[in-house]
Amino acid sequence: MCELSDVPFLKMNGLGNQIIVADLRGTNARIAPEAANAINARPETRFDQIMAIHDPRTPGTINYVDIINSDGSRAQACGNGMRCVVQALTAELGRQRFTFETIAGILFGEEAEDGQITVDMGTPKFAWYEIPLNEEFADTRYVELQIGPIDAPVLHSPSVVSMGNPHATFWVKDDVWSFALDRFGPLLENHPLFPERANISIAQVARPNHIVLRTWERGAGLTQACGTAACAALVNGARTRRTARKATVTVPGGDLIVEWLDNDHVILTGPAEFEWRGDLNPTTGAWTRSEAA
Ligand SMILES: N[C@@H](CCC[C@H](N)C(=O)O)C(=O)O
Repeated sequence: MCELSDVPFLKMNGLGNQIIVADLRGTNARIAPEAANAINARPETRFDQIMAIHDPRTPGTINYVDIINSDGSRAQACGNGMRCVVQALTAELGRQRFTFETIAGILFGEEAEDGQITVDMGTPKFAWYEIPLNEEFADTRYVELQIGPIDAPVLHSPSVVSMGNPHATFWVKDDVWSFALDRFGPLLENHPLFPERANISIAQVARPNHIVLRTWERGAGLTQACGTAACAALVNGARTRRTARKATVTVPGGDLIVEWLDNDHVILTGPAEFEWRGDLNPTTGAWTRSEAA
């Protein structure tokens, strides 16, 4: 049975966003939530997302990519993880441009000669029911949501957007590190306003072309980098007239470049890094380390 065979995986990272790329091509296996939890319980394989590469489902795409958070839930999009997948396939296949499919749809990725990887993350969605929110808002540039004392909120009025997955960007003037995101993150992620939970970011606009960002990821917690959150911050920044349509987004793990093109597509550029290789059982989460990648 395919489900019981071990499959190769690569431990990688995208600016410190901990990614496992699992090769499920040629099998009918799927990463079970319990397997994801078992893999994540071991310090050596602690991850933010597993990017499971499957055989293609749609002509014209190279692979279907299933995205699994460390709590076992599925995500529609993962910018840093897609860069890792592009790098893994470039190394394996010797080509640099790929068209993928995820639950959210078709997307493109490309590795440049300098090793930087660009992913077209598709188009942002702003309607309240597309994000989705549990309450109707005509304008999602600022929604009523706050944390802290009612008359002196610590964080309030986020801009919300779907980048395939739900994001809330809280704008702050102070240093993003002065906020207890580890405390507020879980409360906001699970706030009743978000029926599918949400990724929660704190953003400081240093200059119109420079955003400083920290993110509490849905299903993964505090991360060193979140690509879709960087895209959400740029798009929300541009539509609230805080930023230009292209900016460097500095996250704890380093710098990402995000551009919102006139054709409405959002382009994310940054690095990806191999760490080591192993084999894992997608049903049980048991794994062994093989050679360094
Ligand atoms: N690390 C990601 C986002 C992964 C998915 C997210 N946690 C969700 O559940 O929506 C990125 O780089 O975009």
